[in-house]
Amino acid sequence: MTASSPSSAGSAEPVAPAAPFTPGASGLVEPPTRRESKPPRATSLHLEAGAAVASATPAAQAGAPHVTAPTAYDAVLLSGFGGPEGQEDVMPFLRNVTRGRGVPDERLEEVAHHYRAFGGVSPINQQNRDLRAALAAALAAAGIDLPVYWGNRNWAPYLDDVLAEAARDGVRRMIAIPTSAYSSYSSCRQYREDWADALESADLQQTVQIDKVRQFFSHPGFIRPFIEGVQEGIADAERAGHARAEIEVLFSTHSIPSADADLSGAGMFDGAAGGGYAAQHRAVAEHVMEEAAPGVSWQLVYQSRSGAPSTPWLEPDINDAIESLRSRTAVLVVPIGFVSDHLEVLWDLDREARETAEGAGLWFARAATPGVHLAFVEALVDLVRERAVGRPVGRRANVTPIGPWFDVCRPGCCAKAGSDPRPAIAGVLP
Ligand SMILES: CC1=C(CCC(=O)O)c2cc3nc(cc4[nH]c(cc5[nH]c(cc1n2)c(C)c5CCC(=O)O)c(CCC(=O)O)c4C)C(CCC(=O)O)=C3C
Ligand SMILES: [Fe+2]
Repeated sequence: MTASSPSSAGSAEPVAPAAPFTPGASGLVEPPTRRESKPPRATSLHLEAGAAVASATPAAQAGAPHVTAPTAYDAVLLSGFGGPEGQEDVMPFLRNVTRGRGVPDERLEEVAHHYRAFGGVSPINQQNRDLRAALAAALAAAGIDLPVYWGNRNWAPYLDDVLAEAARDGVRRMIAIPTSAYSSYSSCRQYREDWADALESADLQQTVQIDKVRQFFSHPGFIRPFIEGVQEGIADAERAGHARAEIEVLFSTHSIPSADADLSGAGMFDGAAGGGYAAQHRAVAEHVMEEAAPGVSWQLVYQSRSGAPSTPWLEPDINDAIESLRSRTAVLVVPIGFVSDHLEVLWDLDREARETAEGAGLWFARAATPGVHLAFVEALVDLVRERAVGRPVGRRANVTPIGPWFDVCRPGCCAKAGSDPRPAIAGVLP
């Protein structure tokens, strides 16, 4: 198994070999100037024994993630979480999300109530329709002639239906973009499994190849909107009379089971609390603070915990963190774990965390997620282009010491603790 054959991974393996890429076709040529990648710090990563590295650049020797060969894609597959679009959708949606994972009924009821309070409509589908339109326009503007299909993991339009439609349109090689930036079972591998499932249920395993873009937490265009959000939030707090020393910035992301977190990042962060998932978030938060508000106090916190109370999940919970703040008068919440202002942002942050802050007598603001910010949309274009042209690691956009992430997930990366691995696209099997 080599780094340049992503299609050799997983039992959902597509058989069609990638045709040699013709530079200039579909407008997929490198733009004239490229932002240089910050070289990964050699100490922050090590590769598993035997892991394949495609390139012999110094960055690769230092343990940088490997890259795949140029591939002539014929479509982009934008994939979201999915959400209900009416009261009658709420319970069927929640059952889809938790299928086979024993989430207690009381938890489903609790979450159903959040959706019902918004008329049973999650904003997430409209946000992804908007993102799809923005991405299609940005690809066209960049001279990249690829259609964008949109399919969800947990609600219509479902992935298998969308793949069937793409196949009818003649699509054979897709590059998938998850609406999820970091490494963990829920934010990476579960998408890869669901793409493999969808290929199987649409009976397209032998016809359509799906690769995925690297997890994009370290891409400057994903991080830019958060930098702007912190700059604006701090300025607002100061205008409201809070000194910098009185402001706490809370970077919030989805909590996950600690056992899953330990398996995120393919063993490259062994021993670090929260594994690769937490390390990637910390690296993003550090970069945001360096750029936007050096010296201001900050923490990484977690939201939206579910599961049995006896199972350890990543902590601290955002509400506990707010309640234990001392000598602060203002909190700025930055949802770095999410790409759009979906329900977990509107409910868990704008309602619950705000209420907790106000109860503690603190000024509160919440920064925006990337949404359809131009820098983010252009980052997605860049992620597609780097795969089409086969850009080497050292020239991939990245602003964290971790470096650009893998095109193909490392052996065992982002496994679900306590479960046998399911077939998944874009990974090397252990
Ligand atoms: C890491 C992560 C992300 C970020 C990456 C990504 O974006 O993918 C994320 C996003 C989202 N999670 C969402 C909704 C839900 N997540 C749930 C359940 C869970 N999430 C988990 C993790 C994550 N979740 C986990 C470990 C569980 C429990 C086990 C399980 O069941 O897998 C449940 C079930 C009820 C409950 O247990 O809370 C719901 C309804 C929505 C849609 C919001 C909307 O509708 O606007 C979005 C974007
Ligand atoms: Fe979730």
